[in-house]
Order: sequence, then C-alpha cells, then structure tokens
Amino acid sequence: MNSANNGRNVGVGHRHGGGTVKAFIQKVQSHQPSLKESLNGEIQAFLTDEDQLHTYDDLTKVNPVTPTTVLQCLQARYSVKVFYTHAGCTLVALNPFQPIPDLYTLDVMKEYHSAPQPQEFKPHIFIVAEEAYRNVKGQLEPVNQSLVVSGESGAGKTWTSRCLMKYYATVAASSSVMKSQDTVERIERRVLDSNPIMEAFGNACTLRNNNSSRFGKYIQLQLDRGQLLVGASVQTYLLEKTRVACQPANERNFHIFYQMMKGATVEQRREWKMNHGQRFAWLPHSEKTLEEDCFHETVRAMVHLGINADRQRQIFRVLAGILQLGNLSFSSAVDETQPCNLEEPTKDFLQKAAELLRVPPVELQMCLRVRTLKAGKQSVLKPCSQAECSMRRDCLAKVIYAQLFEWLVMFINNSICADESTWCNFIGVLDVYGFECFYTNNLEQLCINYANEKLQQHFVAHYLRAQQEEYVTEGLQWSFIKYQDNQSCLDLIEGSPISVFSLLNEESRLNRTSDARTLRLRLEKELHDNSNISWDKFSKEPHFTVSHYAGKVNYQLQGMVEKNKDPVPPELIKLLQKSEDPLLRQVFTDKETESPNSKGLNKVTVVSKFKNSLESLMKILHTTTPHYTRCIKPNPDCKPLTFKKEEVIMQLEACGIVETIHISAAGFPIRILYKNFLQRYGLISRHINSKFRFHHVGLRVFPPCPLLALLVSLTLSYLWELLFL
Ligand SMILES: Nc1ncnc2c1ncn2[C@@H]1O[C@H](COP(=O)(O)OP(=O)(O)OP(=O)(O)O)[C@@H](O)[C@H]1O
Repeated sequence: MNSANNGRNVGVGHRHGGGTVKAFIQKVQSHQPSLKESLNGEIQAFLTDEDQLHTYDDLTKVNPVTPTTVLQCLQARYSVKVFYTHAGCTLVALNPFQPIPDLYTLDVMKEYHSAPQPQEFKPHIFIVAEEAYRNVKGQLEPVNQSLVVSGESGAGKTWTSRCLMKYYATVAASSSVMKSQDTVERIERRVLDSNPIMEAFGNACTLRNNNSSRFGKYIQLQLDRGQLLVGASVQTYLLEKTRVACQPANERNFHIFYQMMKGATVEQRREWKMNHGQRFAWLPHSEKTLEEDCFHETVRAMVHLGINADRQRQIFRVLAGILQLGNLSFSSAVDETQPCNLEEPTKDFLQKAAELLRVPPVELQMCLRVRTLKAGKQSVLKPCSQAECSMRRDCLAKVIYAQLFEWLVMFINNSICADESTWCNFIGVLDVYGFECFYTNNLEQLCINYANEKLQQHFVAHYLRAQQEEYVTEGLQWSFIKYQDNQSCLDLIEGSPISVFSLLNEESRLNRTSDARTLRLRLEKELHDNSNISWDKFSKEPHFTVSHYAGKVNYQLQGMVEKNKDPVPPELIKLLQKSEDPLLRQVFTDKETESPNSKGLNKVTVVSKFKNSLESLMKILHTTTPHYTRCIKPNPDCKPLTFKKEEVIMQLEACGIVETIHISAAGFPIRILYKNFLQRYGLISRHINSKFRFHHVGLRVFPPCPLLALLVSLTLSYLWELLFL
C-alpha cells in the first residue's frame, strides 16, 4: 500500500505503560540513529523478561508497542495455550486448531455472564459478547450492537460466530433457565440449527480451510425488552455459486453433496438414482472424510427448523439432479448448423437429471444444445458450440443451486424471525469471507476483497479516525498517530464516476462479447494516475493489480466481464418454470426470462448488486455500537498449536493492530455522550440530579414549548436547592 497517501495525521497524549505514546511515536518517526538505538534498546529490554511476556492480557500494556513486541507477546501466550488477548478496543483471537477443553463450557459462560466486572477476567470472546449484551441492557445509544469478526480464511471467524451465538442462546434464553447443556431449546435451538444447514450448503473444503464459508453472513439476534432472545434474522452475501460446477484444483464442492453421498440410506440412493460406487465429475476428493460430512446433523437441523419430509425429499432430489448434470459431456458438432451431440456414455445421465429435476428430457437436451434468438417477433434457433453447451450446463446447475440456497435462507428466516412487535433491540454478528489472494484471482476475489476493504474502512472511520478527530475537536491534548487509511483503495474500486467497478459495468452493458485486452486498456487509460492500481507490463495475461490494505492482489481480466453480467439463458429459466417439482417451480416463478439482449441490458450486474448489499450492511453497522474481533491464523497448514511468526506478523500488519494499540493506549478507554452519561450517572450528584431531573420534568410537561419547559425546570430546581441543599 502506498503509505504516502494513506498515512493521515491526527492528534495524542496520555498514558502508555511506562512512557508516553507521544514520546514513543516521536522516537519512531524520528530518523535520528540515537533514538532508534534507544528504541531497539527498549525493545530488547522488554523482551529480555521472557517469562513475563505471556502475562500481558492487554497489548496496550506492552511497552514499547512495536510489531516485534506485540508478536512476541502473542507467541508467548499461544505457547502457554492462551488464545485471546485484548488489543485495546479489539480482541485478538488466535486459532488453536484443536478443541480446547473447558474453554467454552456452560460454566464458563455463566462465569462471564454473572461477573460484576467481566473485563477483569481472562480475555475471552465471552467478554466481547457480554459487553455487547450489557450495552443493550444499559440502553445507551446506540443500543443495537454489532460484533464484527474478521480475519483471513481459516482464521476462526465461523467458529467465533458460532461461539457468540451459543453464548446468547444460553445467557439470553427465553425458554428455560440455564440448567444443563441440553436446555437451550425452542427459538434458541432453532437459531443455532440454522448454522449446520447454512454451513452444509454454503461451506466447502478449500486449500486453506476444511470448512470454508463460501458466502458472507450477518445474523441479527433479536432481543425483547427484557433482553431475552426471541428470534433472529440472517442476511447472506454473494454465495460462490461457481463452485457447484467448477472446483479449484484440490478443493471440494459444497459439503452437502458429500454428506448426501456418505449419509444416504439404500432407499435414498435409489430415489436419487445414485448407484453405489458411481462417480460424479463435480464431486472431486470424495474419498476425503471430514467431520463436516455429517448428513444426519443437517437433516436433524432441517427437521427442527420445520423443513418437512416432503420438502427435504424435493431438496435432495434437486441436488442429486445437479450431480447428474455434471456428468454430461458434449461432442463437437459435425458442422455449425448441427447441434452438438451428447457423448454416448453420458446419455443416461441426461435421462436421470431430467427425472430428478422433473423436466422433459427432450426439452432439457434442447435447452442445453440450442439457443433461441429473437429477431423481431420471430424466433430463430441456433445450435450452440461445444463450449457453449458446457457453459449452459454449468449455468443451469449454478442457477438452481443459488436459488435453492436463497430459498433456504428465506425459509430459515421465516422460521427464526420474531414478530416485529416482540423485539426492540438486536446484536448483530458479522462473519464475512476473509481476504483472498490466490495464484489466479477473478471477480469473486475482487468482491471478497472489496468487502474486506469496506469492513476495514468501517474500523478506520469508526475507531482510528473518528476517535482522534473527536479528541482534537474537544480540545484535548493529543498528538498525531499515523494509520493506514484505505479510503483511496475503496475509491479506486467503487468510486464515482470512474472506478474499476464503473468501468467493468460499462463494459458489461455493451452489447458485444467482452474482450479482456480492451478492458485492460480502458482501465489503464482511465486509472493510470491512481497509485493503488498497477500493471505488470511484461505479463501476457491481461490483468490489473490492486494494492489492498492487506496486500497486493493480481486480478485476471479474462472472463471477468461475463462473470459480472452473469447471464442466464432464458430458455433454462423457462424450462425450470415448467418443472413438475413443486420446489423448483416455486423458486423459479416470477424469475425474469427476457433475453439478455433486450431487457437484460438493464440487468443489475454482480458488482452493482454486491455493492448495494454491502452498502445496506454498512448503514446498519453505522447505527450500531461495534465490537471488533480479529481472528488470526497462526500457520497456513492449520496445524494445532503451531505459531509461524511470518504468517502472524503479516496478518497483524494488515489489520493495523499496532496502530489500534497505540490509539487505544493513548486514548480514553470509555467514551460516553455527555447526555447519556448524565442520564446514567446523574443520580450520583444531587446537584446535577436536581437540574437534570427537573429539566426532564419540564420537557415532559411542556414538550412542544422548550422555553416554557426550561422555565419550569429552572424554577423547580431552584426551589429544590433552596429547600434541600
Ligand atoms: N477457538 C477455536 N478452537 C478450536 N478450533 C478452532 C477455533 N477456531 C477455529 N478453529 C478451527 O479452525 C478451523 C477454521 O476455522 P473457521 O472455519 O472458523 O475459519 P474462518 O475464518 O471462518 O474461515 P473462512 O473464511 O474460510 O470461512 C475450524 O474448522 C476449527 O477446526
């Protein structure tokens, strides 16, 4: 990242372990060798006390705060199996990659929940949970809370989100007192049961995580006036549907397919037309057994959520139909006027797919091989090329899976969402896919990394920038702490009028086959003076490189525009609308079937849709009190209790943890609006209390007339002071 444009200056003062932050920052910023030497000396002195390093529960107490000292403390803690550490306003969670006995039990939850000052206990995700819960209880604005869990793939976000949900399902249980582990039931049980279903359909085994979420989610836990959990709602973001038809090398498809293969009864296999030992092209690595391959747990959760046996059968039949589609392959046509044929051994799969999806086999075959072009009022049939046939087959599978997933989320919401009149506040848990940088990256990674930029910006705006600006405005003694502001990178991606997204959308709206080189030239012409984007002049592949806050990523342009258009041939939708399967018919009713060349021109592109959904999310986040948890992956191989310094330091730097610690250490740990402070603590002072109370009385008696209200309040408080003080 270009630190020249991203470092911003804002102001400092106050305490910082033994010395002042101001002094420390001055030392770091200075280029005088003597000061540098003295800093090195301080670091060495701090690190010499090796036995003490693991005792730092809060990294703001580390002195001096440098990447080295922070890293050493975290490593020392990890080696004694301490996985949580405060970093000022943020909780750092190191992934142990093995179950830790007694860390998340009911007793531990109770302990944190009933403690008068949970902050005095050992750092834990339950402290974050409890703090948010008490904020709701305290009704201090903003009352609604958001728990933002971030980190790279495999760092532990989903695990952490599950812990948070279990915590609230236990301590805020409305149906039963916490008696035993099994008493979390009814609505709490249903809320928890949404997890295995969404993970079965939305998670997959990737190179970086055996249970990687391939979608983002924001769960709002709805609380009633007594802060009891009465319901929840889930919002999901950008499911990686391409995985259904194309799995990256050495990765798997979504868990649900493997669960079905492994957990089905003989009868189910017969119904799904899955012969024993049958191989499916879209199920690579099915020999691998994971603890996530638990079909019965998914079915049990479905039952709890009210998905009845008939619906379940429909869902699994459709999924089995998708698998059969994956086995279809086409031979090239004899000449362009003839449609491609299905390869002989795969004809049987077409029949099976059609039966499972309950569509006429002849029509299914027709849709996959022949395109209908509209010329005025006339329709012209045009045979598809071999590549187009495969593309249509994949597209059919993707659109079915994506709609099924959407339907499931809607069903889950209907099952767990409380009536609006019954809840008044919420605690939101945000678990979005972590920053991704692969050998080849395309639109999916661009969207995922854009989402991470947005979250980082929320953190920067809410904490790093806003807090320092507030100190300056309030005239407090404060000198500047530099931090990385990723706003310029966000502007590059989503800004107006010219940005990567706007240019991509423009190209997607043109009624012609996209050309990666043209787009590459366009990007370079329009964005050449933006320091956050660059191009490797010697690369043969058209691409662009973005300097994200978490590192540089190369994005390939080949296929990006098509992915952004995400066209679904209208014939496929029409076919599914005719299906005799009630579920398919239901999810495809009302779906647009216009040709992509007509109405489709105005179709919302993938990036526009994603941007809009993220903006809605950001609006919600801005109205809540945020709590940040940074999950850290201590090694890339997911090995238990293995700490690789280089891996950890990169993640700490990417999320600006050192800057966060500086600002937290130097700033005020508790910040409440004066009005709220008075409301909460006014009782302590008789003097303030009388004025404040009577001011309220005045306002209540004469709400439309502030002057009269003021007069009443002044007179009453004067009389009060005269009589009693
Ligand atoms: N606190 C923990 N205790 C024990 N194991 C953990 C913990 N946190 C994470 N893990 C292990 O690490 C694995 C990866 O964690 P998780 O799936 O939560 O990562 P993630 O950040 O959500 O990744 P992705 O972005 O790919 O979805 C888990 O399957 C689990 O085995």
